Amino acid sequence: MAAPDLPGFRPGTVVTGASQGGQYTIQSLIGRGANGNVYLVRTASGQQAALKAGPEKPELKAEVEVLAQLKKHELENGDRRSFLLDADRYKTEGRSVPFYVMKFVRGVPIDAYIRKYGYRQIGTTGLGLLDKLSGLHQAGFIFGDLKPCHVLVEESGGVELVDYGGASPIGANVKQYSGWYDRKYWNAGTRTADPGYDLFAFAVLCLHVFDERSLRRVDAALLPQTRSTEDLVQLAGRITALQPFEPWLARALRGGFANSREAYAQWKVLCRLYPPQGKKGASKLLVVAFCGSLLLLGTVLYAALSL
Ligand SMILES: Nc1ncnc2c1ncn2[C@@H]1O[C@H](COP(=O)(O)OP(=O)(O)OP(=O)(O)O)[C@@H](O)[C@H]1O
Repeated sequence: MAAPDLPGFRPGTVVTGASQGGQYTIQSLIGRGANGNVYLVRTASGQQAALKAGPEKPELKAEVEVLAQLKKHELENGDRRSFLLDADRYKTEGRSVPFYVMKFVRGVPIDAYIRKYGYRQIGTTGLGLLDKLSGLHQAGFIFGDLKPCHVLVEESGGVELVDYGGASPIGANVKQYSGWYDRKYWNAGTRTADPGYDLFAFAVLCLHVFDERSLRRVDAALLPQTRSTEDLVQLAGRITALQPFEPWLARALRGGFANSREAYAQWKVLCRLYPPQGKKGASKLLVVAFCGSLLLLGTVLYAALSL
């Protein structure tokens, strides 16, 4: 949904922060979210970053607060690669437009990444995602609206969460959720923000990415009051490609993890049983096959010419 009454920044516009003086040159529009537009920008030091600017709304302010808390937590833990780079206001044409700047994630949604590189990538990308969720939980928030388009995976396999608009403080009500990913939709628990809410959504994300058709079928066969955790657990047991992670998924769906660190550690153990097929390995195989075909073609041509 496009943000209303938002001045569209044109490429070349220099957005200058009124209090901290950060300067960001707009390169292009990446996308429009409910709380603002996201632009690809170049910082004064020449780095690419993503800038989100929106109308004066408490939702955008809340997003910045979550990211600021996360950054504080990361700095306390010695991690200097924060997602949030700046937050300020831009004064233009008599208006003051709030914006924040974050790491630009050159990635694709997790479902597209897994389709491209193969189902075995779920091990490492899942671990990266659990690590991000765990960091957020330790900072006192849950992500809430977890779904594939909010999980971007870079070519290197690095995982980032984007759109913190649904993040809620632990103990509060979950403020933004989406159908299948919502624990309450399946009568599997409340909409009170606790780490288990995100872990449940992570498990559903796996089912969705690996077998959307069966998930749809399970959903269609049930009435709202008869939907249950066990329907999802049974589905997890039927998806062959997810078999190594089935005990983890069943536990997450049943709300059985004490916290996300424990969930991360368990996933890591199962990953060892399910090593990803190297992306490089696959391309090496293609090169060998290509060279082999060239050699064969050369031999056939040589044989034909010598006759
Ligand atoms: N840091 C980032 N790096 C790269 N792309 C990003 C980044 N943040 C957001 N995006 C992309 O910008 C677009 C808009 O994102 P945004 O988070 O504002 O909203 P949304 O998730 O699309 O929608 P809504 O806010 O309505 O749920 C999406 O396509 C998203 O993938």
